Amino acid sequence: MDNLLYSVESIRAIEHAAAAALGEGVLMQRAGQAAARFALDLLGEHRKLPVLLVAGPGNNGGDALETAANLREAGVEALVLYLPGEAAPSAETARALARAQASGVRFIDALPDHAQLGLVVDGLFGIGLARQLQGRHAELALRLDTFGCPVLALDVPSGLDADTGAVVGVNDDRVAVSATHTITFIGDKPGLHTCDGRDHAGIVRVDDLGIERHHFVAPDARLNAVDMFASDLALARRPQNTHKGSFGDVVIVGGAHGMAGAPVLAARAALLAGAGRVFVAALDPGLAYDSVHPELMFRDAVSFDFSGRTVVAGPGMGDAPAARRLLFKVIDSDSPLVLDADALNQLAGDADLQGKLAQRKAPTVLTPHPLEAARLLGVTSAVVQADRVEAARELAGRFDATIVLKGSGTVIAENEANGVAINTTGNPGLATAGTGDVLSGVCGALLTQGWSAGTAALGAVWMHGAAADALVEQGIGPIGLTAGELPGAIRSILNRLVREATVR
Ligand SMILES: NC(=O)C1=CN([C@@H]2O[C@H](COP(=O)(O)OP(=O)(O)OC[C@H]3O[C@@H](n4cnc5c(N)ncnc54)[C@H](O)[C@@H]3O)[C@@H](O)[C@H]2O)[C@@H](O)CC1
Ligand SMILES: [K+]
Repeated sequence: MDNLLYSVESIRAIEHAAAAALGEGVLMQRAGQAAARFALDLLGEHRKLPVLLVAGPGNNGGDALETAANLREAGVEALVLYLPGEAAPSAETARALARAQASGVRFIDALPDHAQLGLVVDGLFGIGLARQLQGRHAELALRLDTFGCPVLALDVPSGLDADTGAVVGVNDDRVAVSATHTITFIGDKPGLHTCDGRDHAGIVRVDDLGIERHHFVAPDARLNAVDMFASDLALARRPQNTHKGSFGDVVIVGGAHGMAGAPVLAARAALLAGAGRVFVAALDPGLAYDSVHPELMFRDAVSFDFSGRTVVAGPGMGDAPAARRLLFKVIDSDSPLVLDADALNQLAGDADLQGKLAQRKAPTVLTPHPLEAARLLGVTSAVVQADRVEAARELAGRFDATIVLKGSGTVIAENEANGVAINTTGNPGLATAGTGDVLSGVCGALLTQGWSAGTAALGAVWMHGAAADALVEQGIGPIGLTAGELPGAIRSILNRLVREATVR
């Protein structure tokens, strides 16, 4: 599988094992070769334009020096801005420096003004980043993307935490390189795909530096991919001899007075994602009919019988005592359950509800955005965003549930062996009202069709993002994409994936 993610600690362990077998310096040489190959691809027809490489004090700088020498030997003009540290460089970086000097690379003292460049290569810092970028490093990091050409980051965009995807630092002037492309070495890293990672890393290419598999340790997380829910897709093929009762019921619990839109969006999404029957159990008895989808059935929430049905609680639910009583009832039931929005806020402030939730045996998925996750953990959303993977893991453990921590690079965490996945689909078009309601509805629909909590979360998140990507392809967004446009696109994607799925 090529979707494995490794923490810095794991990468160091693999490097250590491989370096012992291969000898010092071999991995850096291979990194320099792989980066130069990628650089030449990115240059394309512009090989006559100079490439600017910024090399920092550590081995990430050594990679840049190796890359520069390789580019020079391939006939490309290489300008190197080398910023050694106070300590002597490692032996392999010293060798890379000597090689670059011998190869005819041009060393410069400052960024060129108004230069026309073919490519900029960021080799300031990699996984050894220890603190916030400051002074000259910060200045450089901010200027690397101002030359009107692609920016290739080596291993990790400098300033970004490879584990968390947060730009390192505590104050508002935290800085990291914004790359168009990143070539990352040995294995892929969680921080390139979540939080600030997607904005700073651009397109990620992984090069394993030819390290043999037996040197690898177990991955720390995975990128969400169709493979991860393919077994349920294959089972979702519909036999001829079926009826609406074969595909389960979803009931959306919410819709307090003045908040009709949220449950309706969730219900439409559940319907189009294949639930056999969809109910809206509304707190506001005035909610009676959806003219776009008259298939939806509206019921009074208080008298509704939830047994044998999958429940999605929270959209437009409000915080009235009646909502709390309903929440207690559904958490205490045997129904597969998705908790979203107001249900999560109620849960955050209520130890009894939390206790009941942790005791549930039926499949349970919580879909918080960072602020909801923060309330559940009793921290600020800045703390959640500083380590999204850890926050999702912590919630999964605390509530013994599957967690979907929304945001750029949605994190899906399970409290079992399957661990953590980071989603790769989706775009800023999803940052608009109602998209969370749609996600919870899709998740409910997959649960009621027999998917496990983990695969329902992985599948719903992947398809939800892929639907937004497909809509953007068609010119519908990211600006102005509406949540109501997602369910139709999700339906197309689900049907395509089911058609393509092979029974294993
Ligand atoms: N780990 C591996 O397996 C391999 C690593 N390679 C490269 O080596 C990199 C790791 O090398 P290093 O461990 O030397 O780490 P880095 O090159 O990322 O940087 C560490 C150096 O920067 C200094 N430093 C850290 N943060 C700073 C800051 N904010 N301001 C100023 N100075 C700061 C440290 O004191 C240290 O001197 C990887 O990212 C990769 O690019 C490759 O050569 C191939 C193999
Ligand atoms: K870098």
